Amino acid sequence: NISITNRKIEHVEICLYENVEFGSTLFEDVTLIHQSLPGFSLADVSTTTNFLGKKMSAPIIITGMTGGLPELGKINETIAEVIEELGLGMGVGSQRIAIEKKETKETFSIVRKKAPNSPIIANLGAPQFVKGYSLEQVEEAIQMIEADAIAIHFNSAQEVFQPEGEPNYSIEILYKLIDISKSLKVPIIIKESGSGLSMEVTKMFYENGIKYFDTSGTGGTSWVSVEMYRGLRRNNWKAESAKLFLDWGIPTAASIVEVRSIAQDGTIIGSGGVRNGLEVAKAIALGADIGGFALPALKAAVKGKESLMNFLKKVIFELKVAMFLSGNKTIGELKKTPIVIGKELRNWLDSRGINLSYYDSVRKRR
Ligand SMILES: CC(C)CCOP(=O)(O)OP(=O)(O)O
Ligand SMILES: [Mg+2]
Repeated sequence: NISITNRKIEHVEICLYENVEFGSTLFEDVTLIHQSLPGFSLADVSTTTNFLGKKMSAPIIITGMTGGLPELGKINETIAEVIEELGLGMGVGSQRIAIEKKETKETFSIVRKKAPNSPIIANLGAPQFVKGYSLEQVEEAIQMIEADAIAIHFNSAQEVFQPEGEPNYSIEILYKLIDISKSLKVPIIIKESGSGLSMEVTKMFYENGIKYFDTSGTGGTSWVSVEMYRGLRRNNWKAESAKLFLDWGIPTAASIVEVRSIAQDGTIIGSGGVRNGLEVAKAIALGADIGGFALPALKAAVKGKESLMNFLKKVIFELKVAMFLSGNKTIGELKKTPIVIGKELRNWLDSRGINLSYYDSVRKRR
């Protein structure tokens, strides 16, 4: 049998050294409108945002990726130092390993030590909630890093192809999470892992008081591909079938609209293939509150603090440029700015019965 420790290391290795990006975000079908006379200067653009009760310098977080071994804890430490310095936020990878192997806790708790003031998100997987996890484990994960929220990751496509995977996603998960959410002081964030959140799933949680979502749509890391590589290394027969599902899921831009059309007063992290500040601007204009990065931040973080700092400064600059050129001085204005939706994304929304002019009123009411 394959240890959880092995899986943690292989995940990072494969994400760094294999091609794990498949599918499209459909951000190419979202266009902001150029305004030649914005009425202010680039220097006047303000990207400040509030998130989880804390002020951030920009609506950007590094979403949960890793932890559980010393070298993975070092990645978390680097991310924490940089986001604290820049005034951003972050999540940690699944803390299941620290629940099962208490000696690995410090690879997660280092994050709050290095980022005392930043919004930080804990992380556990949905499959564990049909395997005995309850309020106790959720509180343990939150306390480990004094988290401001906990992301429960939904990764059904990945668990199917994971050699040691647990593709058990009974409705019990919904009832348990709703029940747990009523006892928590911090919010639960429903988070996908590369296949995107749909209207149907959003509705299940939003109508029961869970109002935070992290789309993690297609166009970024395909966790089916990550597990395919692990399966190929083991001559696992499922790996062949994984090839059919590499780009399975809801494109990130479509998922942002799907979630916002339901969670009209919710908080949405637009993630899944977000690679630059222009895409952060598009995600926010489209309906998200925050842009979430994972893979590019991992690749920068392993090169050291300076590399990650430079990446994020570039992203913030690009966000400011997109805001300046579209005449949006603040994030609040950006949320209401006019956009043009291209044909593939328009077709997706038409097929899903989302009326564009209705959606525009929803988007602008934020
Ligand atoms: C959430 C996913 C993108 C990465 C972690 O998947 P995983 O099945 O290894 O996570 P667990 O350690 O929680 O089982
Ligand atoms: Mg799992």
